[in-house]
Amino acid sequence: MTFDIRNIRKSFEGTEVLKDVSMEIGTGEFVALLGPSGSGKTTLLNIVAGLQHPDSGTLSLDGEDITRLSAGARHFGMVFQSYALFRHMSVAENIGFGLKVMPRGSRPSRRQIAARVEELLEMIELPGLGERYPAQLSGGQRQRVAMARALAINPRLLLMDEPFSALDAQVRQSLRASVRDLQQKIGVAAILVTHDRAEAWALADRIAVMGEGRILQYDRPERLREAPASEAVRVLAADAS
Ligand SMILES: Nc1ncnc2c1ncn2[C@@H]1O[C@H](COP(=O)(O)OP(=O)(O)OP(=O)(O)O)[C@@H](O)[C@H]1O
Repeated sequence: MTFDIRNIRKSFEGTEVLKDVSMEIGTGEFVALLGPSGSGKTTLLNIVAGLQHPDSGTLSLDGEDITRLSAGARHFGMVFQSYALFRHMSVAENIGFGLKVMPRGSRPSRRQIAARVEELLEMIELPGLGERYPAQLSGGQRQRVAMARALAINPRLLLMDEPFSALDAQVRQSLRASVRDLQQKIGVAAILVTHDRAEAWALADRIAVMGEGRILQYDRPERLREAPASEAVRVLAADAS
């Protein structure tokens, strides 16, 4: 799998917030978009998700141009704050949701959905909690369920926007480890938006350091430290551990 982001530009009301952004993501790769508030991370992720449209540039997955595909047709998994769990659905219904709404031709049977939900509950280490409702879970458990919901459809790409930011430090640490673990087990490539450099360093195979709508450097964490391309990256990498 190769996901290619090519020459993406996006303006809001005459202000360019993405200025010719290009990067590529390989099979099973975990990539972090790291940068200060307003640097364009969320806009880029929304464009990748199909929730916003670029003014110019292309997105392609294994050579297929997906720039104009709808969000649903992209078949990506999303863990965004704005996609909270459905409160009126049980944990199991939440996890199975993406499978249940598939078009009839590709939709798995009820039994298959139930089996997949059970498998994911095991993976997120919440077996037996399928009948609970989101309100009966801790914040960390809810995020695990959100992750399972995103992964249930076997997404072609997993997109996460600050998925840990509302959690306390200890829960965040343990969730980080399990997200990385799950992502590797499933083998799906992932893009994580974060402004937390420790998080980017702990999780990512490669980090795209963003500043003012551009990618300042896109490299392995150790390379960012050893060979920063600019003073801004050097300062950022020196502080991260
Ligand atoms: N719908 C919009 N209309 C107008 N301006 C917008 C819109 N969405 C984003 N912007 C502007 O685009 C710039 C980039 O925003 P974006 O949310 O992508 O940054 P970010 O790096 O994700 O920041 P944060 O970490 O605070 O979420 C900001 O200056 C923001 O004010």
